[in-house]
Amino acid sequence: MRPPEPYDAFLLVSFGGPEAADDVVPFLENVTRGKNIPRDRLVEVGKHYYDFGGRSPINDQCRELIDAVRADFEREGVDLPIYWGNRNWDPYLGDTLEQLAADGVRRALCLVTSAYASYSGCRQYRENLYDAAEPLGADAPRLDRIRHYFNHPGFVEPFVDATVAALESLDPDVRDDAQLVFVTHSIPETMNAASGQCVGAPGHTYVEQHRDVASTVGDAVAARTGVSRDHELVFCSRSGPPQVPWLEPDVNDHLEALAKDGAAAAVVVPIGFVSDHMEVIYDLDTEAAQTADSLGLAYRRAATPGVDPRFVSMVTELVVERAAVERQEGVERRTTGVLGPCRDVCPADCCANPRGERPALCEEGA
Ligand SMILES: CC1=C(CCC(=O)O)c2cc3nc(cc4[nH]c(cc5[nH]c(cc1n2)c(C)c5CCC(=O)O)c(CCC(=O)O)c4C)C(CCC(=O)O)=C3C
Ligand SMILES: [Fe+2]
Repeated sequence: MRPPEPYDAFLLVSFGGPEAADDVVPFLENVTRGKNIPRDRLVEVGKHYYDFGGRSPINDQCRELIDAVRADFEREGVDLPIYWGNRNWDPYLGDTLEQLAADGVRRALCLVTSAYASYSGCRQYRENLYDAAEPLGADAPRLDRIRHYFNHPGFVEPFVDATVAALESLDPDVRDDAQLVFVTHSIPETMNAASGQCVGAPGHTYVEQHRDVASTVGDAVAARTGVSRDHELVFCSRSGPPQVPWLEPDVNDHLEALAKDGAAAAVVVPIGFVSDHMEVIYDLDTEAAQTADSLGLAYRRAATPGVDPRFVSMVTELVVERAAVERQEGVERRTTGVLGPCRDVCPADCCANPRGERPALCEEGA
């Protein structure tokens, strides 16, 4: 076992979520600080958490992923200690980075639990890394972030299997007519317009990346099932004031349109999510499932990657890949779809902050 030079630690960076009813309000305050989220929306989202006893599934999913990655590192001979820090809940990134510094870590490689590029999924995490590292001064370890992995086979292939399994679980009478509904988190249209520059042409990268994954999964599922189905990219979890345009259509509106067009069944594929976050278990499994039920539409939700062995080995593979890149060794970068691998280091102006410039790590010149 050897550390993959130049790294001496691996850091999982996630969103964080409440773990008890008393955590819900302070968590929502952390998430929405400085953001223009209407009070009604916060009350509504608070209810989603209270319906699950105030416990978000996300932290336990991070713990499971860490255990699985630790075992995979061991199998693959990757000798790196694993740390974990969140943007919005304990363990906070600031505390985790203090621990890294205390342990003498000098250069850590970060994996963010968000697969796509946008301010919310890319720069905001990198701003939070800056904020967490800044108080440590020269003791702060250098931090690099693994490239966006939305189009890595370890992320995409589990969705193919999950979609086929969801289709197979449908009544044979409706299976061949089932429509595929790819779902991700809505974001403001302006945030989509400013996203990216890590692949292809700058801007609108968030939607472009999702369309690429939807086509790859749609084609693979057609090949596997021998049935070519229509598919659409739709959105969930819209927030913000009503006058601000966010990406549409909403998944519930789309299910209604499908039912109106005479569809008998829908398989919802949550390609925007690495595991069963609150958006998946509430917005899809609870709300959209009820919508489908009221429309008489058969409904299935495909599984997220979670701790699928292919997703777990992707993490190890991307650690080994990035370490080789930093050592200036040639390396294969596996991808699916047409967009190619994202850059390892973001350009300084990608995924702009809608509220103005703030310093961020893991970008050119940082
Ligand atoms: C693109 C995107 C991802 C995917 C990338 C990533 O994974 O990071 C994501 C993930 C998540 N979002 C989450 C929770 C929340 N997001 C909110 C608010 C917002 N999300 C936004 C976007 C995204 N969010 C945006 C543009 C806002 C408006 C405020 C702002 O401009 O920032 C709010 C406030 C209430 C509300 O308005 O909904 C909450 C509670 C959780 C935890 C879930 C759990 O507990 O399992 C996770 C993983
Ligand atoms: Fe969110």
